[in-house]
Amino acid sequence: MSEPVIDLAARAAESALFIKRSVPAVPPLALVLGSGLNELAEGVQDATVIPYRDIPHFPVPTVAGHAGNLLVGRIDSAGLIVLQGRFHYYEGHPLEVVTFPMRVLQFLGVRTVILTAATGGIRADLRPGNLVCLSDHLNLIGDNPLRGSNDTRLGTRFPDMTEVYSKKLRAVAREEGKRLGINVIPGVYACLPGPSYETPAEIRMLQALGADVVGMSTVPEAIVARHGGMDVLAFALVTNSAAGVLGTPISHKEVLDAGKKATPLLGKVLRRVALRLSDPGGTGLTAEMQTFGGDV
Ligand SMILES: O=P(O)(O)O[C@H]1O[C@H](CO)[C@@H](O)[C@H]1O
Ligand code: HPA
Repeated sequence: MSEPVIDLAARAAESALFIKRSVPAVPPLALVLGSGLNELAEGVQDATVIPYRDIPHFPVPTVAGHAGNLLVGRIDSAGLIVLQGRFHYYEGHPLEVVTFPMRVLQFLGVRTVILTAATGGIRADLRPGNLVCLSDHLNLIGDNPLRGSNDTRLGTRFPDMTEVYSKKLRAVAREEGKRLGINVIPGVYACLPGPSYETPAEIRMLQALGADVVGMSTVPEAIVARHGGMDVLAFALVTNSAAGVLGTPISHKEVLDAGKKATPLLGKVLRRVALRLSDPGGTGLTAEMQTFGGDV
């Protein structure tokens, strides 16, 4: 007998219920770890680790550098959910599956999602190890995770995308980076379907379109998170110079190694941002940041 077909909202609700029953409490903040950034999860204290394969309806990652665990724990006083590994369009999943974890977070009552990703640096001044905070994106996948009939329980038919990446949260990230002596650089992320890396001509095209970094993830998740009413902050770690910028070949090993190397730096910023977000009224900006908020 074939499985009954259940809708996306029902599936996400079932996944969320399983997670809720596995942990003492569900924090309102979630972090998604990109390629090579798995080890950031090691900084999570008192973690309950739930393998994705145990969560009803959850997909399982197929890409090296994406462990496939959901953790619920804390960084000092900040409770958070960590998604150790994500799903990509190039793995063959429809975007509804790629973004399913965002729907589960929505049903868990998460308010803020922090996305992280490994990226190629397009802008000439960007170097491996630089930390970019997304100010905007270009969805060049040629698909949209909200395609198909709209379920109003999940969000509106035509969600606004004028501020996908919360200006206020970006300012917090910049401010905490500054306190730590880490330059958190604003930039535009171009999302391509992959899995082949770009050609130099494609990178020149992306540069002309206004992109600063390039990758194969993040954007579908950000669109769905906004559709679901969550605030989004996204960090793109520059793991390599984009194709043709230096003329050197790109490999996933280089991406993973650069991610691993930058884990302590990103960890410091994430810790500070998580503490600010968990502090009631903690996203409030200092006078210095209020005057500076516009360019982040
Ligand atoms: O975006 P994340 O998952 O960090 O991974 C990036 O790194 C992989 C390519 O090396 C691609 O999956 C690209 O999107
Ligand atoms: O250069 C890149 N291009 C696309 N995706 C990436 N992910 C890490 N580096 C890259």
